[in-house]
Amino acid sequence: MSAKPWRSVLYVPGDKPRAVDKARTLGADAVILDLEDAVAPEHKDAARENVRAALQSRWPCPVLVRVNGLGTPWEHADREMSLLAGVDGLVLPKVEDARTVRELHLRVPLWAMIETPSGVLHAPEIAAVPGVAGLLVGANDLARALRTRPHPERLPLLHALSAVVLAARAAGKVPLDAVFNDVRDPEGFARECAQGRTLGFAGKTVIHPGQVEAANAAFGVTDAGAQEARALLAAWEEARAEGKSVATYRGALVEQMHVDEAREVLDLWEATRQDSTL
Ligand SMILES: CC(C)(COP(=O)(O)OP(=O)(O)OC[C@H]1O[C@@H](n2cnc3c(N)ncnc32)[C@H](O)[C@@H]1OP(=O)(O)O)[C@@H](O)C(=O)NCCC(=O)NCCSC(=O)C[C@H](O)C(=O)O
Ligand SMILES: [Mg+2]
Repeated sequence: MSAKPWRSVLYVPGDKPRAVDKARTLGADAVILDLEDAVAPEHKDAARENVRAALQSRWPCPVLVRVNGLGTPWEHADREMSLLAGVDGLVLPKVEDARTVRELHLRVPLWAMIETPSGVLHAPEIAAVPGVAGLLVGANDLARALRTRPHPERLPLLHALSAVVLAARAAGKVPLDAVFNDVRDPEGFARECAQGRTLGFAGKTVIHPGQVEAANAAFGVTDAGAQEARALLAAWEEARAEGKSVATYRGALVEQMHVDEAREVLDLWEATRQDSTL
């Protein structure tokens, strides 16, 4: 089995056809064509037509569309266009509760953005709705709503970040970390990716071509990591063949959950092998 990777998920403004074209070539695990906050109101209709055209052609990765939020003048047209054009999933911004998501009855996977205090508090019910594929943190909106101040280690948002991971993982859905705004700060970006991975996110939403490779590396598996996983599995199989219930590998206890984790690591490695030498 090969796991679907979500290491890097690239937002592309729907009203920038050049950037949309470039997005096909950047090695992101998925792309979000954005009709919401990256597009000014006067460009919404043109952006929707660009996105419609972009969805007609083949992509090397899943393509999602972030539609405008419920209650906006563009919401309905965005959704209809995306569904008719064959989108792989919809990203719904500012999801506040499970009821609104349930009532959409979509026929494609829905990715819910958690970026309001209410969204964080209702994240477990939102994640549990059938058809919801994952949760994405919108840290800019959330920071604004919470009146937090910027902090290099995202201290004021840690509770919300972990709440999103917890909700998504409890429901078997994919948690995606927030964007990092400063596209000229690769060190800061790498630090935030490492933090996101440590917190349990499956990948990071990114906003610039220069962030894709670092996100793929941070949330991916190196050849050395795959080799470690194989060695742990071998130690486990040897112990089991000797009738033991647990094993040790490099002096540390190995139980079933470590075996499951090692298999997951190998699945991700397998799914992303072309760039696993990073
Ligand atoms: C952040 C940017 C505005 C920076 O733009 P710019 O200074 O023009 O970038 P570069 O000159 O370095 O661009 C170099 C080339 O790369 C292409 N490019 C840039 N960004 C993208 C992209 N996202 N996808 C694909 N290609 C991209 C440029 O076209 C240049 O190509 P070329 O001309 O061929 O050399 C800009 O990066 C940008 O607009 N990024 C996306 C912003 C966005 O989508 N925002 C909305 C999502 S994030 C959000 O809403 C947050 C969330 O909701 C929350 O609440 O937190
Ligand atoms: Mg937002």
